[in-house]
Amino acid sequence: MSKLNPRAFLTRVYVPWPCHSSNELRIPACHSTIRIPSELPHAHCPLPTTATTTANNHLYNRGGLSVMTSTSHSPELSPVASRTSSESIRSDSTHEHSRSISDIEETIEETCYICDVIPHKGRGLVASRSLKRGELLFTEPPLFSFPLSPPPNNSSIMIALSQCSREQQQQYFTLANSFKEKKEILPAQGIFLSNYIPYRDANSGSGEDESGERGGIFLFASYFNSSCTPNVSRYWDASKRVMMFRTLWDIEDGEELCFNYGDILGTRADRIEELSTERGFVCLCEACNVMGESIEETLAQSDERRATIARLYDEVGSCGKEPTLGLRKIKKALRLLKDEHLVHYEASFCYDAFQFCAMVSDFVNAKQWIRKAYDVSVCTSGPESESARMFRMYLANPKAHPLAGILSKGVLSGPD
Ligand SMILES: C[S@@+](CC[C@H](N)C(=O)[O-])C[C@H]1O[C@@H](n2cnc3c(N)ncnc32)[C@H](O)[C@@H]1O
Repeated sequence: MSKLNPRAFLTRVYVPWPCHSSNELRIPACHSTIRIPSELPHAHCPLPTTATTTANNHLYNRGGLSVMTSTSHSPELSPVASRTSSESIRSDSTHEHSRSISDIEETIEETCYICDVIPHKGRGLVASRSLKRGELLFTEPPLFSFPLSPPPNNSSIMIALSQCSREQQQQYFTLANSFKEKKEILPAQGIFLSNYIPYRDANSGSGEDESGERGGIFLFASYFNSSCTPNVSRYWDASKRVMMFRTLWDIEDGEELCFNYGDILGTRADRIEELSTERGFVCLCEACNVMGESIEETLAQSDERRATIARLYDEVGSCGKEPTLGLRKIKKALRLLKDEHLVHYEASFCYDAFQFCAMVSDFVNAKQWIRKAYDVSVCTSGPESESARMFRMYLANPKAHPLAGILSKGVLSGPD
């Protein structure tokens, strides 16, 4: 039997990562964040390290093209003329094999389109047909990306833009800028701050950028608005160097598609504060801008549920020696997630439940939990994501988990 201390080793996997892709594990018991040891790449890494199949590259833009071809107000940036000077200037930007919006359109099937008028939010992406849970909407490489701490300044962004095609430059300058009123934030930077999508790129962590945390500009995905009850997940495929966007549940034709820009487990006030400070707008998603009767009561109940899920998430991490208690907390958290219509964290909690069952050698229930974790992670991150591959491995052999059999034998329970 292994001598591992369960309190210290209960591992957590965020699926999908609420704000970022990550190859990090938190160990709540000691409130620390560690890099995954290289010896355990399969056991604990939620990011893919090998090629991921992205068979369906669905994307369709029904209404947005006029936007793209409108007169550009971009500063004059000649991609060819400026190349020599920009090459001599050190830039932290990373250019990928990015495509323009029209390039993407050519490779897609119809899943969504840019709608010019979304109430309270400007333009946005909308489903162009009914979509199944876990369906791949599209994949997109970044136009360019920068480390986020510190965020890039205007001139770094202009240098990165100078290496893009004129069409891409024009498209960049038609993206939203929520910082227009702030005179100290120049247009290129305001647009970056309004549209970047954060991700963690294990391959780029070097020098100043050790965390590998970057913000990328994805021209088409810049039309996703934010929701604190997101129906889309995003997943950085590090091997293909593309962001993948998937539906989190069945979606009807015409429904808006949103992911979350910020933390979804904060209270409404916290969420509004975060987006207003970091993204320059007041969130008016359906979770923050509740309509109808008993608004105050509805908002208070939602705040309470989200705060409880966050608290339970931490507490479960400290239940390594009390699997029965840990499982009770997990079931409560899963009920609250369902009430809040949140998919984030579901696979993480199911994986925790799997670990508790495996610890007491209850492999029947362990299998049920890991099957559920696998099912959710396929939906959020795809079948070839690192988390899905790890869960698949434990589904085939739950005894392979390092915590298996670490506690006295017992019988817990499976998912409700
Ligand atoms: C990445 S862009 C999304 C596309 C944008 N709506 C447009 O018209 O191009 C981000 C901007 O959309 C708006 N937005 C996104 N989510 C929002 C939300 N939940 N509530 C209000 N405005 C939102 C804000 O103006 C924000 O700066």
